[in-house]
Amino acid sequence: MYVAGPSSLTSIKSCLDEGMEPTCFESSDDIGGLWRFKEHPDPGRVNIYQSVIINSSKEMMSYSDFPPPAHLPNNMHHPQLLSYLRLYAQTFDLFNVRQRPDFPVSGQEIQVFDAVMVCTGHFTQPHLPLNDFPGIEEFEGRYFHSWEYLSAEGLQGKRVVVVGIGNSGGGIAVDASRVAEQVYLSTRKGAWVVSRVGAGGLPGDLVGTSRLDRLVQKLFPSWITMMMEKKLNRTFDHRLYGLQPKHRFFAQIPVVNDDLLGRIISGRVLVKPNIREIKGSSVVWMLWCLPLATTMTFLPSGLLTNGGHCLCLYRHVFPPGLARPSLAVVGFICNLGAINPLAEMQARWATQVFKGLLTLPSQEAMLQAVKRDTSTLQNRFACLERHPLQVDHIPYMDSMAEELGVRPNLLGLLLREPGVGLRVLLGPCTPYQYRLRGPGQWDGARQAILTQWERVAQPFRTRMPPQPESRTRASSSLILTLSVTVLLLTTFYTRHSLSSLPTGLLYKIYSLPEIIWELKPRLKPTQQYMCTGGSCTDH
Ligand SMILES: Cc1cc2nc3c(=O)[nH]c(=O)nc-3n(C[C@H](O)[C@H](O)[C@H](O)COP(=O)(O)OP(=O)(O)OC[C@H]3O[C@@H](n4cnc5c(N)ncnc54)[C@H](O)[C@@H]3O)c2cc1C
Repeated sequence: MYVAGPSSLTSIKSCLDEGMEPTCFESSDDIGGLWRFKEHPDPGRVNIYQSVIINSSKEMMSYSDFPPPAHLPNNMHHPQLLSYLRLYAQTFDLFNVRQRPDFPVSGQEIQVFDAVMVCTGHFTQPHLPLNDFPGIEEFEGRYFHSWEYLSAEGLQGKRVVVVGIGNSGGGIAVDASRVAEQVYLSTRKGAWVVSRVGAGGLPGDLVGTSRLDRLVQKLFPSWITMMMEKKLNRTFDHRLYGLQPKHRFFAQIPVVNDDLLGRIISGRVLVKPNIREIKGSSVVWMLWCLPLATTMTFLPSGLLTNGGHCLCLYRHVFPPGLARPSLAVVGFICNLGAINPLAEMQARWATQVFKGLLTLPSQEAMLQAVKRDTSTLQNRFACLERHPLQVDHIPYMDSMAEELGVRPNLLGLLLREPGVGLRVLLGPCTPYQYRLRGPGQWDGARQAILTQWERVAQPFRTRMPPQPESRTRASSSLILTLSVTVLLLTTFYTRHSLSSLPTGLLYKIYSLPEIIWELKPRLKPTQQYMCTGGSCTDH
């Protein structure tokens, strides 16, 4: 039976698409990987906690030929994400249960394969740097790593220290603070905190993440960073809240959390600096929310470089040192957005390499490329040793897509199908863009792009809001045309002239696509909702 995590599922599908015969080895007893919450975690396996909600929105996290069902919320609770993964596996028949004809004799014996894809997830080992906390050996309270945290059960009335303010640290601090007497959130470096909810109440990762946004960011990196930080500090002053980090906004994955500020302003969570020393048990529980280390003990140790931080993988997939490209690593990657589309792109690329349809460069060229990428990333991202797998979403996807022949042809689209082309340029860079052409082209891709905002709106349609008495309806197409023109002009402005414009005005110009979405006709009213005898139905 094929059972697997999100990266394995898409790898299995890519193999099937290419006519290969995949066999999946999974150490647990069901699909979902990290997203299958376990009351009793498998020993030695990472688990999530009960209240985890995904940071990425469903449209950004979906597989490129499988848009999420419209009714699912935009930022799903983990069981809903698991249901999406199950649906994907069922739809593409990835659950195909088949025994090899020679099963009784082959059993657990050595089997030979033409190629191997490693999709074991990169959150594999807890990192507990106890030596950094003098006095820990005398600590009388309980301490453990966040991967053992399931829920706030047992924390009632306790004083809890959460060490580290990554996404897990922020989430667990909020979760624990609902029952604990007091939660202290200890952070050495601080963090930028962003909401899942963006402009106009839309999912934050769908707004301001288009190809055009990316182009503007590339042309004016410091200006965009400054604007972003100003915007965040207008929502809440990171310095006032004790969260101000040293690093700039795009240098590290931000903390995505909608509740942390509320817990801090109410005093339920107190932000504290790094712990210097632990004396006695003045604190009752300590939870280490530090990055998990990546291990692949079953692979040759030569794959690991830089003291175990950075994997020496060409394009984060192929080890350069092998005689034949028959081993690919999928899903060992992270970015400011969702991982699934990256893993899917890696799997599509790797299977083409396995089949010999794409050729890798020489070993020396691959090693040079790994070196170059590592040094680019070192300049680009802070704390690379903590997040050695970090990449820029659109450039990474585009570079793989280019080789695969599936990168969207923007100019052609704008000329032939401006409706789709404008969405690809100005809209969120959703995964369907990589199914418009080339190998693995999917006929539903256009429709998926045209209807993506419909799927975003659908889960909000739970109540018919009263219509305002009179409303000026701006013409969306006129605004769209105007904003494209202004944005293109802005983009080609020189750095000098831009800096001479007032920041507020620049921000307004730059935010035009967001404003368009806000001016879009309001969500359609819901139908009547009837509740009789304990059950509710749409009418
Ligand atoms: C708290 C938290 C929140 C997150 N939120 C997001 C988010 O919002 N968006 C996002 O994109 N990502 C998020 N992530 C990252 C998340 O890891 C990925 O989305 C996704 O789970 C990666 O899938 P995967 O298949 O690569 O790894 P996993 O989901 O970890 O699956 C790996 C699978 O491999 C199996 N396995 C491991 N070792 C072996 C072995 N030796 N033999 C056989 N089987 C093995 C495991 O049992 C598991 O089923 C989050 C992570 C955490 C911890």
